[in-house]
Amino acid sequence: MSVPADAPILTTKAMREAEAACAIQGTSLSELMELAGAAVADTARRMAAGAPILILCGPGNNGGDGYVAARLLAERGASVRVAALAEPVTDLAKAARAGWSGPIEPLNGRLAPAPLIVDALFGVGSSRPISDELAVILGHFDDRRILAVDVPSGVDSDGGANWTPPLSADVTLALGALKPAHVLLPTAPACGRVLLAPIGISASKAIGTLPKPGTAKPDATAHKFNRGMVLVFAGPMRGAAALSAAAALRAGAGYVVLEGSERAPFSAIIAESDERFGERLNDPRVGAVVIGPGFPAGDELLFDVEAALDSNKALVLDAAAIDAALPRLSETPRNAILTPHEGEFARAFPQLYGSKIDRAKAAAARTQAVVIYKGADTIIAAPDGRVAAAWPGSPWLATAGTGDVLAGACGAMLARGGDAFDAAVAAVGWHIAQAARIGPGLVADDLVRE
Ligand SMILES: NC(=O)C1=CN([C@@H]2O[C@H](COP(=O)(O)OP(=O)(O)OC[C@H]3O[C@@H](n4cnc5c(N)ncnc54)[C@H](O)[C@@H]3O)[C@@H](O)[C@H]2O)[C@@H](O)CC1
Ligand SMILES: Nc1ncnc2c1ncn2[C@@H]1O[C@H](COP(=O)(O)OP(=O)(O)O)[C@@H](O)[C@H]1O
Ligand SMILES: [K+]
Repeated sequence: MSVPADAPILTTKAMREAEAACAIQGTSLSELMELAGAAVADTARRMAAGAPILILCGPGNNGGDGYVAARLLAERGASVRVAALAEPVTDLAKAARAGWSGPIEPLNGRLAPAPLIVDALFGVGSSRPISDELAVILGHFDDRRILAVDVPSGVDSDGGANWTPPLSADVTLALGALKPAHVLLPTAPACGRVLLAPIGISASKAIGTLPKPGTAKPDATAHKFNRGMVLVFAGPMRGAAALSAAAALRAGAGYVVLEGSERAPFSAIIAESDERFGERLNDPRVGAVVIGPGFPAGDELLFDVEAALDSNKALVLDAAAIDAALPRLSETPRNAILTPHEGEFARAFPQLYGSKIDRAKAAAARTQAVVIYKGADTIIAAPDGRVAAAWPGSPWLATAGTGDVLAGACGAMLARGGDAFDAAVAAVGWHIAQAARIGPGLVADDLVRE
């Protein structure tokens, strides 16, 4: 499973707007469909490697792409058959259907399979889950190689509804831009390897996949303080804050102080009693404060969070510190990153609806902070509407303490100064890259080792 790096993601509404903009600039929808069909044909040819191909066409323009691909494959001498669910209903699909001169088989339980199945039944126009009857028919093909056109049929491409497609794809060819369903659960795993066919649509990158992680090489003139000084507050569970402090240092901070703990994870980290925390918060060299890892809700946490908020420092707020800060967060604009997992998000933002992207955006707008809504399908959202999707991440991160490591990495990236969204994106990218490097057997401590 993979998605292209730094690729745009468009909702259906944004996709329709981009199509309309294309038409105004002189590229007609039928030209777009021709480009889409050609991209499908190319991918199918590579996947089939000479074996027969069966294209399943739906009634809308997703089916239209299928008919165009069939025509182009046949012109190039491929062995290709077409089966249709229903007659085309859009003008574009009707024209594409008219261009296919071969037979059209009915899509029913007696349809013979082929080594490669191209799923061109429904794309971004899916308006409901696939019927049980059709799901049973498609189930006959699930041992074949599957190429899904745009999205696997039967998903809500905006990712709001949790429909699972009956046919999981080996490869999904996203047309023009990725769609939320490619990067959100439960649909992302059913997309397999996602490829992007640009087809000439100019898509805004306000929502996109993670960029390739950059090299964190310090500037030639760097010194420890301008690489970022991070203050990590330890709560009663010292190990969590120790992981955050170690991660901050490993992710590139020049100087890390662990407040309220005697247990420094590295000799290079200053561990000191929390009596000095007021003084540290006044230190202009401190670029970011991390609070929340291993720090359950209570008066002590509230007191420390209040002090951190009063200091106007850039903040990373994790776990219970998110709830503690919530009432005051939008008061003063500040650089802040919140790192809730599913349970923490639901507790802090109970009244939000829509896809995970919609909810992360709403939480960021409400708090005026960058939100890293964690999970296998981590979403990073900024108050100004920017969103980055981290799918597929690394499943080796599904182990205790990795969230504490992420919070520390956020501290390191934030302490360098600059934009909190960019810092969050860099931290999530670093976290995944570390996990990918280690792989099997990973425990959270490994993420911060050499
Ligand atoms: N957006 C673009 O710029 C382009 C879009 N193209 C294709 O057009 C697709 C969108 O086409 P459409 O908007 O026509 O929509 P779709 O082709 O995705 O499907 C809509 C049709 O399927 C029916 N339908 C939806 N869900 C169903 C269900 N569960 N069971 C039975 N019938 C169902 C609807 O009633 C409608 O007739 C894209 O996904 C893409 O493949 C391409 O042709 C190229 C350009
Ligand atoms: N299946 C998965 N694939 C990718 N990343 C995952 C997966 N499961 C968890 N993660 C990541 O691991 C981290 C776990 O954080 P969290 O739930 O706060 O754990 P903890 O509190 O034990 O530190 C998050 O960054 C999350 O996005
Ligand atoms: K499809």
